[in-house]
Amino acid sequence: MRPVFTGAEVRSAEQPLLDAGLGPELMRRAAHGLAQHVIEVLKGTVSAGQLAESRDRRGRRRPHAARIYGARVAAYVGTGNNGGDALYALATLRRRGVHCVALLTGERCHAAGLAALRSAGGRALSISDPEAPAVLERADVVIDAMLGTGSRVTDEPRPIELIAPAEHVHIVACDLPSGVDAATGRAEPGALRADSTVTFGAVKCGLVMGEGRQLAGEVRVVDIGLRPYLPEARVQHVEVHTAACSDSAPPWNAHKYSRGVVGLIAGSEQYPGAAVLTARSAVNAGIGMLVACPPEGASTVRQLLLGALPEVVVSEHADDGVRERISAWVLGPGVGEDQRLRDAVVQVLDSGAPAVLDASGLAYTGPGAAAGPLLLTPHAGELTALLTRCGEHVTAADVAKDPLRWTRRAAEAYGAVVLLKGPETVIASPAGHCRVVTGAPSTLATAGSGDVLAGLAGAEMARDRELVNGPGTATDERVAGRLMAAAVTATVRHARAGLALGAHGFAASGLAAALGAPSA
Ligand SMILES: NC(=O)C1=CN([C@@H]2O[C@H](COP(=O)(O)OP(=O)(O)OC[C@H]3O[C@@H](n4cnc5c(N)ncnc54)[C@H](O)[C@@H]3O)[C@@H](O)[C@H]2O)[C@@H](O)CC1
Ligand SMILES: Nc1ncnc2c1ncn2[C@@H]1O[C@H](COP(=O)(O)OP(=O)(O)O)[C@@H](O)[C@H]1O
Repeated sequence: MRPVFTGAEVRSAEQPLLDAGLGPELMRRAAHGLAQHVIEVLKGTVSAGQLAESRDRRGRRRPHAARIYGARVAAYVGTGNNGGDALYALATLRRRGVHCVALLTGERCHAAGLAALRSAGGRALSISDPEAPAVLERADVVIDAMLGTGSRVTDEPRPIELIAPAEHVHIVACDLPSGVDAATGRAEPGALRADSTVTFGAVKCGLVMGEGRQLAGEVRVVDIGLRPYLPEARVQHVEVHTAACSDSAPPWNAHKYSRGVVGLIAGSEQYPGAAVLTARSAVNAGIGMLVACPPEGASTVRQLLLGALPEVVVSEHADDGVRERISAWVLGPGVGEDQRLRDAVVQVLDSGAPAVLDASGLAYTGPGAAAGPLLLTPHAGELTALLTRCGEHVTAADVAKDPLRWTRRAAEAYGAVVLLKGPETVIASPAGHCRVVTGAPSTLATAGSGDVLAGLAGAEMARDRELVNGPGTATDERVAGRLMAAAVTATVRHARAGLALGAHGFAASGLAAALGAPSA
């Protein structure tokens, strides 16, 4: 997990250093890191401009230094400190023999930075100078330093009107791509897509969320000495490809009840398939037993389940002894509006047993403290319904603009950990601690894939003995931490199973089946 911060948190961390007169020193460190990164890009670039020719005319390989000396770097330089960072970086690059041109996007710019660039032999032009397009055309690397962490993206668009460099040019964003909101990842129209972003002090939320993540490319953090001044991170970033996911075998003395028993209330006459998807996923996730609890006489769901998964135990009566074995519940996928299912879901929720509440079942809970450890797993549409019930009138589009804010709000209102599904998965506790999981494939966006996630999450919760045996709700930080860990693991396993199935796409039943494969 990697801590991420809002732009405001990073600016507050900088404040004591600025007050102590260390502003120029911070800028020097940032500029040094930026220049170093550009040098690495120039050394490694094979496709850009003159760098494509990495051998001399006699066919001898050019030493790396030759690729830096004579290379061309341009920068869009805005009026603030972000532009100042780039001006100092250009000055450093100029001293290494790089042709450097600053393209000034405003009426003014960081005066000392400009003086440093000029005294190193670099040039500055207005972005509207007739020569600017040719400068961009010839550049090997372009630095985007028009706007930094100060940008707040609102519903009133303020387009970024920059001349785009040629296709082959490597774009390096300075701190974050111009026009990206550092807190939410929303971007102004016209924001440039960077190949890499050199960010200063800490990773900003806007680099791992929404359009910001798409525009940032590879993110490199430069340490400028802010760590002692940063608050405790409230948001942790988890990348699916690199996440640590323990895959240990059950202990030697395991038995089916000690490995976790998942109780399931899912599927209805309207949506019977949801029960099978959720059950298959939980069973394949590696639990001791799955106990499905359809209402008495719900023959379609019962037959479909047993036909697909003979290992499932069906319990039709609340007083069946086997229900006492249930460690965690998955409630809601495909329950639709069946009154008996609704009653059954509400009964489990009121009992305070650990539970995942998903899909149609989300309609059966209201704001207020949950009775036990509860994980809610809405998509954006379902989250808006949850929020409406606690007096927040937002649309799915509003949620997409600031998913951290709205997921936190729901977690606080329902006293539960909330997992918001979508291109990034945002998981929040009632106290406002968050995990953002990125790197899931968009092939997961297929009907029933959420049911598979719910089954996985229930399995992870059922396996966690502390969660199952310990008292408390998500308003207790310890319980919230365990729920969030189960939610993260389920999300990562879900995404990895999707990745293993390839880019073409798959059915949710294939995804649930893949969880049982040796590699999953
Ligand atoms: N095989 C099955 O039997 C399946 C049954 N399912 C059941 O079908 C019910 C209906 O599911 P739906 O999700 O289609 O509809 P919903 O009625 O749950 O969706 C509510 C609203 O949210 C919007 N919405 C859906 N996904 C969104 C997203 N990712 N971002 C923003 N808005 C979004 C929809 O357009 C709709 O306006 C679920 O409650 C579930 O119980 C689904 O889980 C899919 C598989
Ligand atoms: N664009 C996307 N990129 C990555 N994952 C996605 C994307 N869209 C949806 N997902 C994931 O796919 C799953 C869809 O779940 P859900 O919306 O509940 O669908 P359903 O109700 O049909 O099962 C979630 O795990 C969600 O995070």
